Amino acid sequence: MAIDRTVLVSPDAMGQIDKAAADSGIDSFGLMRSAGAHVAAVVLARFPQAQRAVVLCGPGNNGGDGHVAAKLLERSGMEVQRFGMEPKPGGDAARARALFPGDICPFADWRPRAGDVIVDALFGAGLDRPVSGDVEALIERAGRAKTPVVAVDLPSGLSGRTGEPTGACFRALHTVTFAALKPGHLLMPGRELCGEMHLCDIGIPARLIASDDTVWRNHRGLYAAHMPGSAASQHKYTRGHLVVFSGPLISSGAARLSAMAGLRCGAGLVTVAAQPSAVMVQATHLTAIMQRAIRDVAELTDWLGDSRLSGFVIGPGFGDLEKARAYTSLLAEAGQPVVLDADGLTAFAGKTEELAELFAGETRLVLTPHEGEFRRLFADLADDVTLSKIDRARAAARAQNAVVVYKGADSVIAAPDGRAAVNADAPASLATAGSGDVLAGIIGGLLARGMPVFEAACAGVAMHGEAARRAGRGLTAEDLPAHIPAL
Ligand SMILES: NC(=O)C1=CN([C@@H]2O[C@H](COP(=O)(O)OP(=O)(O)OC[C@H]3O[C@@H](n4cnc5c(N)ncnc54)[C@H](OP(=O)(O)O)[C@@H]3O)[C@@H](O)[C@H]2O)[C@@H](O)CC1
Ligand SMILES: Nc1ncnc2c1ncn2[C@@H]1O[C@H](COP(=O)(O)OP(=O)(O)O)[C@@H](O)[C@H]1O
Ligand SMILES: [K+]
Repeated sequence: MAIDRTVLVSPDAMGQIDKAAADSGIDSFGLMRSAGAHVAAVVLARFPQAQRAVVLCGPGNNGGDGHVAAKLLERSGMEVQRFGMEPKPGGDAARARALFPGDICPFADWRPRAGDVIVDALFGAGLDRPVSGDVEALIERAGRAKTPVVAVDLPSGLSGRTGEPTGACFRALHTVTFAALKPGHLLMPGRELCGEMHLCDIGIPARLIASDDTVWRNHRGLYAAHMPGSAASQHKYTRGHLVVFSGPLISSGAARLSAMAGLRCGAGLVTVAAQPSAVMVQATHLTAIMQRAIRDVAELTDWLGDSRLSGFVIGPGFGDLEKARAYTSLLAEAGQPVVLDADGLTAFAGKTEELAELFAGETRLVLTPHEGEFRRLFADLADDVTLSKIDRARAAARAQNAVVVYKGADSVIAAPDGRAAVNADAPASLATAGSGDVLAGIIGGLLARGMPVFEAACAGVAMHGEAARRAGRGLTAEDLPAHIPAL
């Protein structure tokens, strides 16, 4: 069976999986041999011109993989030199070392040469503190000499759990990992420090690669079965009615971006609910999108009596924070899904408990904070350096009874029940003003069509990235809605 490229397994859970594999009779030394062979194969395939393999061996099983790779590289005719330390006695690493006797030199002895390639087998899953001074000096030397690095499992110094370096850290061109990706391979800055990823099957059965704590890479399997279809019998009202709230004249464009995106996602109707000052400017811009002037809470209350309104986006360019809070409480009472973005999020800074109370019960709120907005709402979580971005998103989702889309190059989508996905393939061209408004509209459109909340958020983030890929380089947020893929 093919290896599952969509699960992310924490280093701790991977340790338990290793143990379960051993308990089921699988030879752990065989796994190490296979791991080392994959590493050697990547070195040979990707650096055919290399003159010397500089294999850095640590004290644990990561080092053991290095000894296996070193032996195979030497057998292939390459010059090999090992630096580092002797393995801890008695384990698989010591056995691998014994099969390839010879010197292991101190780190300080490495003199970079043209044609060197480093195999970094110092620390992998077992890294639990900053690397020592001699390793830090070696990392610096390798960086200065621009020596290419192939990392075993993880670049040494990188936490596989958080994607954050614990101190100095290698920057690899290739990272060879085994059985399953770890969160640190996708979370930033880990994703960049890993370079090209090679996920290799070393013979751990697929049924063992799961844990209570499974996190996913965002992928179709998470949401495809819940995508709204298009049956011939549908009419526009059965395809949902999305409402996007517009701010004042000066910032009315943000709502249009969300509304266009919602319409492209197939919402049957989209209405911009505009403050009176923005009505004229919206009217000159909107065609397929409808408009309704909403002056205040009384007018909104009146309109919300229409049970066909099936989803709401509030926040992009909205401006008035007090009004945003008042409107959001009415939307909460209406019982339909709500996307809270931008000013809608800022409106609840210091008032997250109030927000959680509004949306108690069945989950129907999506929060889409970028880094700054997340910190504004959840300063304690943002400041806790022991937490990964996944941990933070999950904790916020639980506290707010909301699906949280914690945006960035490594957007994390988390649900109150603990489900979480990391989206790691959105193009960096999305870092442009207004692209977040488009995302809010996409998710709003999918919710208005009746998609469940976590699935809509995962699909929305994926479609946003796909739209950016299709729009190509130099995109502006205005380009994105036209490139949203058909459902
Ligand atoms: N997944 C799989 O199925 C398979 C996995 N395999 C491989 O096993 C690797 C995990 O091996 P591992 O558990 O022995 O940990 P590893 O990373 O070698 O660390 C070893 C020890 O180093 C120490 N130490 C930690 N941080 C330190 C620091 N900053 N500075 C100095 N020392 C530090 C610490 O020991 P301590 O000093 O605390 O006693 C720690 O216990 C995994 O990444 C993969 O390559 C394969 O063999 C095939 C099957
Ligand atoms: N480097 C990047 N790579 C991929 N996606 C990114 C990157 N930077 C930002 N994004 C995405 O672009 C969007 C930006 O949203 P946001 O910060 O709210 O922008 P704005 O407020 O201008 O609309 C988010 O969906 C975010 O995940
Ligand atoms: K390593």
